[in-house]
Amino acid sequence: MASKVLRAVVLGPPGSGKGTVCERIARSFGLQRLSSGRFLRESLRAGGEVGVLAKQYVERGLLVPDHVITRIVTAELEKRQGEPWLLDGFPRTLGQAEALDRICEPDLVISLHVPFETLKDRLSARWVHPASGRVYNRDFNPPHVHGVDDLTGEPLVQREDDKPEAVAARLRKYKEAAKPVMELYRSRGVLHSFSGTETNKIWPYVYALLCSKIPPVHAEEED
Ligand SMILES: Nc1ncnc2c1ncn2[C@@H]1O[C@H](COP(=O)(O)OP(=O)(O)OP(=O)(O)O)[C@@H](O)[C@H]1O
Ligand SMILES: Nc1nc2c(ncn2[C@@H]2O[C@H](COP(=O)(O)OP(=O)(O)O)[C@@H](O)[C@H]2O)c(=O)[nH]1
Repeated sequence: MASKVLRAVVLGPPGSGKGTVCERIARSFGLQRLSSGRFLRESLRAGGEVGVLAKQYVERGLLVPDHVITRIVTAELEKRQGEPWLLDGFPRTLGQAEALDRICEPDLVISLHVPFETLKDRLSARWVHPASGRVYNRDFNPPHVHGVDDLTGEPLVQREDDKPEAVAARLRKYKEAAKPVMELYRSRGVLHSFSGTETNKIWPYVYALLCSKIPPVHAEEED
């Protein structure tokens, strides 16, 4: 079995299930999930210089410039030197991947591939709790009470950039930025790609891959 201090990255277009898969990996393998979106939301709340810089992009559903997001994420990774982690939402560009390499080269990269029509359907059914980033789906994992966050009871919203007219442009931008990132990891032999229309069908394969690297802390979960 390979190194027990596993540093893994999950890549995939918006709506491909990165957050959902990362949650399951974190639960099953006890890895800490580090979400760039979550770090960003925390910076925004803290209101410091970086948070102010990032705010205008996040509010418009645009990618935050590399130097800003890289500062946020690398500061968090530096606090976790020598610990295992699972990165969700970072790197999204080659510049970000190179910045990550300067801290630590990932041992394992999981790339999710989901057909465009499926992504469009999922995103148009996605509802989020803006303060926490908790994600629901009208069909796949609906909240207990329609339109309301399970934990806080606060209202859920649909993001402007999840609406069908915005999704095509977002996916184009994703592909363009992600291509060299995938090429980098493929050339290093750490890239593992998974294709499908349902997270529940992809999950057993992701689980098996992780089991070949580290022991699970919980038995396989179906959902
Ligand atoms: N690596 C990154 N590079 C640039 N901007 C980022 C990055 N990660 C997050 N962001 C910004 O934070 C916002 C929220 O990110 P998060 O990953 O939580 O969700 P997301 O946008 O829903 O992910 P996806 O688009 O894959 O569904 C993004 O829309 C973007 O503005
Ligand atoms: N219908 C359906 N929805 C899913 C599936 N997997 C994830 N979702 C939902 O699709 C949306 C996007 O998933 P998410 O994990 O946020 O993807 P991310 O944008 O890549 O992080 C969310 O609303 C999820 O609840 C699936 O297999 N089927």
